Amino acid sequence: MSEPTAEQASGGVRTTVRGAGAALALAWQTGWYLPVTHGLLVLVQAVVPVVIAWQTKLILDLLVTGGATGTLLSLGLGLAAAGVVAALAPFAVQYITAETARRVGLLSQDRLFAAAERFAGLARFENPAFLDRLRLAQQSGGDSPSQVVAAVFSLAGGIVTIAGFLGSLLVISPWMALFVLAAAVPALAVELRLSRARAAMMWRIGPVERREFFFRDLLSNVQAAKELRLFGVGPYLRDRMNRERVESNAQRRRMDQRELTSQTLLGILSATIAGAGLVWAVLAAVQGRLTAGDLTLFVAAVSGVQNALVQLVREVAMAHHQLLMFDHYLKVVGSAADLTVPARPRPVPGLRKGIEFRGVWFRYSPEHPWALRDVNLVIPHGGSLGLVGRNGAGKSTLVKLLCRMYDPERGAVLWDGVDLRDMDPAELRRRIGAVFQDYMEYDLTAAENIGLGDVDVLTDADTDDEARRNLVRAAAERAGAHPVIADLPRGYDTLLSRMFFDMPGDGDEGDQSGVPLSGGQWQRLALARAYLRGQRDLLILDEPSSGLDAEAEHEIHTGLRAHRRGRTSLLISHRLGTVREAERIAVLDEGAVVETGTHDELIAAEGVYARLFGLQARGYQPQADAVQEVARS
Ligand SMILES: Nc1ncnc2c1ncn2[C@@H]1O[C@H](COP(=O)(O)OP(=O)(O)OP(=O)(O)O)[C@@H](O)[C@H]1O
Repeated sequence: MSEPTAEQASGGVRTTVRGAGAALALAWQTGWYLPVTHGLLVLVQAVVPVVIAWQTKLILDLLVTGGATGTLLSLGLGLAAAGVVAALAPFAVQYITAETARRVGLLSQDRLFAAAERFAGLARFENPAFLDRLRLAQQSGGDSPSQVVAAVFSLAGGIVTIAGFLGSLLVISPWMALFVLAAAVPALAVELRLSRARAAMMWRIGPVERREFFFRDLLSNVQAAKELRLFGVGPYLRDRMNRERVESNAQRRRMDQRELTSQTLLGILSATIAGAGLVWAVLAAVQGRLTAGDLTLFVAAVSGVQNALVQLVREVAMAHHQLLMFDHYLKVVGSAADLTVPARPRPVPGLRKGIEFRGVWFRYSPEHPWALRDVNLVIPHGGSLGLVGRNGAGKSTLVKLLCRMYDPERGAVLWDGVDLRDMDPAELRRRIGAVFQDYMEYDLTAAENIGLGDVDVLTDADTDDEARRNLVRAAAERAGAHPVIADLPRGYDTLLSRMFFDMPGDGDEGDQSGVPLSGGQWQRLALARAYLRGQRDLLILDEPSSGLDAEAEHEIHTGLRAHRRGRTSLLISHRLGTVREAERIAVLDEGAVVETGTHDELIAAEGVYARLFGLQARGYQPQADAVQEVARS
């Protein structure tokens, strides 16, 4: 993903217009009446100062020339009414801005995550640049669009106010308009430059701030806490975090200083021009060329334009920043699909013959080495394939291709002879049950942790609660998780979590506090999730018992053996003793299949498998012999 340069980030009229248009469209979709009311209120707010200035001028002129009391009174009342509007409009605008922010925040968040879900594969989620963008989009998705909308309206309001004052002055004296404009234009030009420079600076410090965020996150992360304490690396990481902050502070400071200098000079320039204009206006009034009302209108216009200008520039700077953030959101939402799903995908019927990897080559990107090289493998229907190999040999990668998280670069993965690329990945995955090596621990109840294995069980309106509970419990029993869950404070309804612990002094929220499980207990829940998916056509077991104690492992594998019988399954494990019963075993080495056969065939072949198996068996042998000797004596 190519990142824009600082210049692109700071400029780009097309990007700005596109972003502003998209933000307004979002606001419109949440209910047209909100942006319309917002726009009308902003218009009223923008016009009121001009109206007040005109009313004041007319009152003064009438007072000097001895105008009719009735006219004066109605002008006074008008002035009072304008004052009321001026006082109340900001509150209404504030409310509407907040309501728009709430609605737009909800809509944009939903769209962002819907877009993330549309990525059917893993490529985007395993790409650090994309993850970075997704995080920024998440951060900005809630607030940016509504702030862009607010800024666009404020900008429009500012322009109306300025145009109103300039137009009024033009009526009295074109020279006056010229004076006010002369004070405003250089300020606007300089402020816009500063705003672009600030946006570019924000883009430059983006990576610095993200690194700081990473260290901040690490220092407060429960998973990191143990190692950080044991290795005593807290101060080191804190120092790294602070150094990033010092770096971003330095850049922000330089920008602030530049702004301070420019704005001071501008202030002097504007004040000088406005002051000269005032002297001229006073002299003109003394000479009778201007009325007292003209003079007050001039004073109001000068300060009105300058205030509106300051506001306008502030809004431009904020909109600029928010648009940059919003651009991440737009890019994520507008990203192309990562996997091609055919317009008319082939159905995924129940497996009848088997799954075949035919000449599969795969690498994560052209810059990465091949993770799979010319892999040819068959998992026959109703049979089990064991997959073994050293770390990094490509076992998990093969599983990712099997679930169509990625497509092969060359060759094909075939389901009963049909290329997975011709199928809808969601349909395919409905046919697969799996326990992954890096299984998830959901901060949800025990029942939900299992129920997520078959979301229909959780959400199907036709399944009553009792039936749902029974299904979940049956899966938990098969995975050996039931006794642990039954002992939890609220059984299957207990919240399992590493995060939502009760805070001392939080009040009586004990029921809501999370209960943490051990690694092996979590693994049993992952297994129960797979069992709940029970009748799937293909069962993938990637290190399903790595965190279990010896007894539990034995028990689980006995259960799994029974479950796998007659089912198509792929079993990956570094513990070769658990793979030996697979009908066929394949050995992967550096992405290539180097051996296949039954356990006995592979042992007889005396290749990689036999060597690895021998190494593991030897580790157990002396102890096993000793145990037998003790038993004999
Ligand atoms: N997302 C990724 N991006 C780039 N390279 C990757 C990615 N995931 C894995 N790899 C690389 O692909 C190769 C195969 O990795 P894989 O995870 O498939 O191995 P494995 O056999 O499952 O290893 P282990 O036994 O350690 O789990 C490795 O060299 C690894 O570094």
